[in-house]
Amino acid sequence: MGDEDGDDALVRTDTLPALRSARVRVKLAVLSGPDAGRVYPLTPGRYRVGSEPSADIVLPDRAVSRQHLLLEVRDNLVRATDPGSRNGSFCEGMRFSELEVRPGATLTLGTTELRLVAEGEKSKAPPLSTRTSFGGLVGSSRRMREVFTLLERMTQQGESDVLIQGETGTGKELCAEAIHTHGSRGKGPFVIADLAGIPPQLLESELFGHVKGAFTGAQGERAGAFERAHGGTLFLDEVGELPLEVQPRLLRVLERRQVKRVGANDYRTFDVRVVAATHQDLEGAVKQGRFRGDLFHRLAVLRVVLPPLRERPEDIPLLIDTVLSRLGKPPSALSEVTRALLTQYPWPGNVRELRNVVDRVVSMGEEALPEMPDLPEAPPRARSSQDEEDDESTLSLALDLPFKEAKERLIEGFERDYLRNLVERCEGNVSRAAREAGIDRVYLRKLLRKHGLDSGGP
Ligand SMILES: Nc1ncnc2c1ncn2[C@@H]1O[C@H](COP(=O)(O)OP(=O)(O)OP(=O)(O)O)[C@@H](O)[C@H]1O
Repeated sequence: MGDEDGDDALVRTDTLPALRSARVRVKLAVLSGPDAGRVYPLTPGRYRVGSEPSADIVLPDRAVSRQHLLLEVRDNLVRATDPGSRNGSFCEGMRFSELEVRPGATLTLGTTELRLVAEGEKSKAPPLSTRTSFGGLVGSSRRMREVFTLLERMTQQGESDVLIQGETGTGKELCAEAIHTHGSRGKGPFVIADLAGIPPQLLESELFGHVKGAFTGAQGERAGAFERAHGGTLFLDEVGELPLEVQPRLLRVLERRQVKRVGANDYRTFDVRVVAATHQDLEGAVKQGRFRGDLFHRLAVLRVVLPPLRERPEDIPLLIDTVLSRLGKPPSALSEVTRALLTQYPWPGNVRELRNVVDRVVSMGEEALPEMPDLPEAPPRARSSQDEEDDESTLSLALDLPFKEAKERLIEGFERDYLRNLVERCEGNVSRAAREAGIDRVYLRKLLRKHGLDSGGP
């Protein structure tokens, strides 16, 4: 829900005059954002936080919704509720819709960081994790270190269920494994249920189990994924694919922490941490009625959002080295030129795609790199000021390299830009393009193939 259409979602609640005069126990300190440095004393009552001028705590931050958060203060305990802000609310990097916040916690709304400070305590930002890996996840960017800070907390404190969101190939499964192995259940089972891969008619029996004869083909009794994960973690992958009709049953199971096998009458208790993942916009699915809101909130008690690789290109060198070492190759297996090229792609398939490309370059040799058929190429487009910035970065990158590599790099870049423009101008007609460029058609085809621009046209 955006703030434009969510005006009714947050109703102003009158403050409680008797309690307002109570002794101040907590303060809300603005750590970063346009209003950094401000401190709000919080006496018991309810506070509307947002960018609209009539909010109780006004945050003049363009990324903050007009009615972004509701804080309900009782002594030094604060309940924070996000009524559906556009950009979401985060606590220690974890997205939440409702949360009990204790002094010391940091909330992030848009670009503003707020810290709940107990009386007498000085406000300071929590330290960002210094790790460059967590379980199998690797990354040194600020975004990934925020994820690691969050995972450290999730695995050291509490056992709440977790929802992991992120595009395909961003490491959701690795993240679920890391939550399992680093938490107190690490010695228990880690069971994966890929909800997209189970035929709909078998979903309930896969998840909840069945008794003998429950349906045709049920020749024996079988425990479902929840029971098999007892004492450990159940990873519900692609939870957004769960059919609507099965969703109420999953919700009941999650709330009761008990499961009834298909065809059985008795309930079995299980002790499982549920970690669900999806690449879908589940909030959007809830709005469209494809996913139940109550189930979404139940799954998303804690939330991790894995950033796509294009938003953290500084992680690419470390990821390349990680992939190389997993392949048993030294960092020198890829030249600086190849690395420079790899950091410039947008990686729609994220780390999985990067892994596949590095794997292919290692086995086929670097000469093969530009000819890789599925290297992501930006579609031809009009030149913009961004292109000029890109040119500048290409140049400064090339100037740092040894002469031969720098020359090779610049020629590659020139060829790619020239060919993209040519193909666009000639609407993909290779004969015409060869004429216009004044080069041989066979040679042009070879060049187009080399840059992945060959569409197989005339
Ligand atoms: N941060 C990372 N560090 C190291 N390897 C990673 C990272 N993220 C992903 N990978 C690697 O990328 C591949 C895909 O990761 P994973 O299967 O966990 O992604 P996913 O988000 O679950 O993908 P999908 O949504 O398509 O199932 C794996 O080989 C994994 O090891």
